[in-house]
Amino acid sequence: MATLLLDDGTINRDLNEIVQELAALSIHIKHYDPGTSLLFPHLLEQEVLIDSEKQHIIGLHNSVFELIQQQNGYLWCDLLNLHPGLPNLENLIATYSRYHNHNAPEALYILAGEMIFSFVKPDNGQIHLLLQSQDYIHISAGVEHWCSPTASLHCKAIRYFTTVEGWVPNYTDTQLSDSLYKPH
Ligand SMILES: CSCCC(=O)C(=O)O
Ligand SMILES: [Fe+2]
Ligand code: NI
Repeated sequence: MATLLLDDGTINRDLNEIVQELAALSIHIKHYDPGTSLLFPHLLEQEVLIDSEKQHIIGLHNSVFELIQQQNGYLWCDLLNLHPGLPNLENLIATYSRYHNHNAPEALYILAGEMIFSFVKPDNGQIHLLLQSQDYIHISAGVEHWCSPTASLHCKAIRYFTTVEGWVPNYTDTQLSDSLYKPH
């Protein structure tokens, strides 16, 4: 389930309130429990996935999320599998951890593990969103964000793309807030 950390230290776990707060920033989240995780619990717990295992998981979700894909014009998708043993993990984290936006939407559905996204509010405050399994996020084109795995370094997610080249980052100069928790 999604958790939102505001820049005044407030933590919000009310999905409806989080949905509203994010909608104002053109970010859309939803929790989907299609029951698919029951079909491959062994793969969700497995650290390394080979291509055929990724395709198996993607295939199952393509039928479940067909409508979402049509409505959003997703052309293709892949399965991101971040885990502590991933050879280029440090480089990936470095590319995710700078504020950027994209010319097209960024959408993903978390299958297992966690991911933190941060966004900039109109008043320049920053908010931090923890996404967990079965959370779906759609970040509209042009919306500044950065993201990070949590300390578990585990995240399995289906990424949806509306362009052939995928999510090309346009790095912005916004600095990450110096602390994720600022006492009142
Ligand atoms: C690892 S999920 C998304 C990371 C990101 O914002 C990006 O690759 O553009
Ligand atoms: Fe991005
Ligand atoms: Ni299976």
